[in-house]
Amino acid sequence: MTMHLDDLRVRHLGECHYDSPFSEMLAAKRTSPHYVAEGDRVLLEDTVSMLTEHDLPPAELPSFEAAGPRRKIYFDPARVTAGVVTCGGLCPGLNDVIRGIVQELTVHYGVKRILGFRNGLRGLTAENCHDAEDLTPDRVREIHNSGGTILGSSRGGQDPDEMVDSLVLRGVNALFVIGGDGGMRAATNLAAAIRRRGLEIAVIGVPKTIDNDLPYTDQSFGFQSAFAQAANFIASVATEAAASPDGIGIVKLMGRHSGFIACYASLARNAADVVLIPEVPFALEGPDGLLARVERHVREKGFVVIVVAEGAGQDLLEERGLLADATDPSGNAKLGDIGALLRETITAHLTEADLSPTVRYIDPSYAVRSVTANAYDSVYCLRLAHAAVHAAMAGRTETAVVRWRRRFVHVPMPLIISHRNEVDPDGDLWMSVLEATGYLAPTRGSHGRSDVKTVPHDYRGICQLSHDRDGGVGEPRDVELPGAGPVRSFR
Ligand SMILES: Nc1ncnc2c1ncn2[C@@H]1O[C@H](COP(=O)(O)OP(=O)(O)OP(=O)(O)O)[C@@H](O)[C@H]1O
Ligand SMILES: O=P(O)(O)OC[C@H]1O[C@](O)(CO)[C@@H](O)[C@@H]1O
Ligand SMILES: [Mg+2]
Repeated sequence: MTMHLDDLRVRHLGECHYDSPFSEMLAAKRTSPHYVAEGDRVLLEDTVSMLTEHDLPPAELPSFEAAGPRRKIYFDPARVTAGVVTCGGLCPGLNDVIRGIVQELTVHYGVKRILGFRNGLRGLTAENCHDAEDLTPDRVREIHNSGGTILGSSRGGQDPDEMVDSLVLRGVNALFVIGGDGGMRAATNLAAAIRRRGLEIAVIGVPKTIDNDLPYTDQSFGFQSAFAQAANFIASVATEAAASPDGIGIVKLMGRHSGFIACYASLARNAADVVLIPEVPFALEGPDGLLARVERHVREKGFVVIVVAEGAGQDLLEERGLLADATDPSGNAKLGDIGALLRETITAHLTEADLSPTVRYIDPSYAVRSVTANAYDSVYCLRLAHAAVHAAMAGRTETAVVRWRRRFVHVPMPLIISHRNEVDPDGDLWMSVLEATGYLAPTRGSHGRSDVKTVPHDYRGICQLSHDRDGGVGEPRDVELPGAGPVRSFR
């Protein structure tokens, strides 16, 4: 779908008449590779061909409003009561965002009252809105040193008008919603209800999810911390599998219907032989099926490491009547256990082939998302928090603050929930995964390039360090790459 400049404009509550505490500092600021001046915009696309296709003058190209402090603001800080809420699954960095919002509002804008609504948007119902806690710099000083969210989170739907009534009752005129696609959907509905009622309440979204399944952002915060943690589990399983006769290492990773955690965690540790993601269907049976590939691997190398995203292979589960038609309280489909299906079918297949599989299976599940933010995400969360506060104080609403092509920008909330961000089977990330594993994810000819020569893991070689049984690095040996000259590889 071609985006136009008007599709990317965010809503303003009105003119900004109050002097910003930043106006003096901003006076001399100009756009540079490291700063986008007020009024300038950040291009949606970043290649010559994509920009040329629009055949438009630069000022009319689709672009985002830059985030950041303004010279003039919409709200009188002395009359702002802010609200903060965290929704959906836990994610590293939630407390960092809360802390950043409270500090920025208090220290730089002098806002005196910030309410933390408890347990997700449930905290905004008439029944619960009085349970909100006062958020102060003292209260949040250390919270970034622990995972989760001090406010609690939840799933399940709430009535937008009831939540708006709560905001009015509590006097909130700037609400920060930290959530995933569900939370952004709720924030969009909230902003629409506020607009219908002609109220001056800014609703700013800080997109959050370990799944990285939100579009129009480089990455959702918490994703890097989550996949870094997931990579540790891949390393453990790889060590176990390599040390076991006919070792089968399987790690099932979160990510719902997107395979980003599986891809990045696999690339980070570079120990996976096969990566299975929801976006690339695969077959179990047949000469090109997963079972045949696993058997070949075990026979050639002695073990195999498989990383499977929890949303992969749901079609296989459905075919076997193993997929319950169930949803969680927010309406998210309940996933079938692809890890269990792999464990069972691989064990049966290898036993049938007169091998003696030793299965090492880890499903780290919540251990991947309950960690504290790593240094990267801590910084990212703090800067998103600053951008969120600047946006609200400047009277933006129905707006998400994101990093886009390394710049912080404002995205209209309806865009953030317009579709799911998925791994593109024809994109460079999946290509990197195929290159790193040396195998194509066994496909049914839908995605992936089954005609491309698959380079068996052991021979993908050039300076490839592969751990042999005792976990050491074996002697270098020359190996013949099919269709290429001898290259040095390590066994
Ligand atoms: N379709 C929807 N319409 C309106 N509100 C929704 C919708 N889906 C979810 N919400 C609201 O957003 C909250 C969080 O949604 P959900 O449980 O799907 O998690 P999320 O925000 O997507 O985060 P994550 O994906 O990281 O778990 C829900 O508790 C509910 O209040
Ligand atoms: O928190 P719940 O309801 O167990 O849901 C788990 C889901 O939440 C997420 O962690 C975030 O959406 C998904 O990766 C995972 O499938
Ligand atoms: Mg979600």
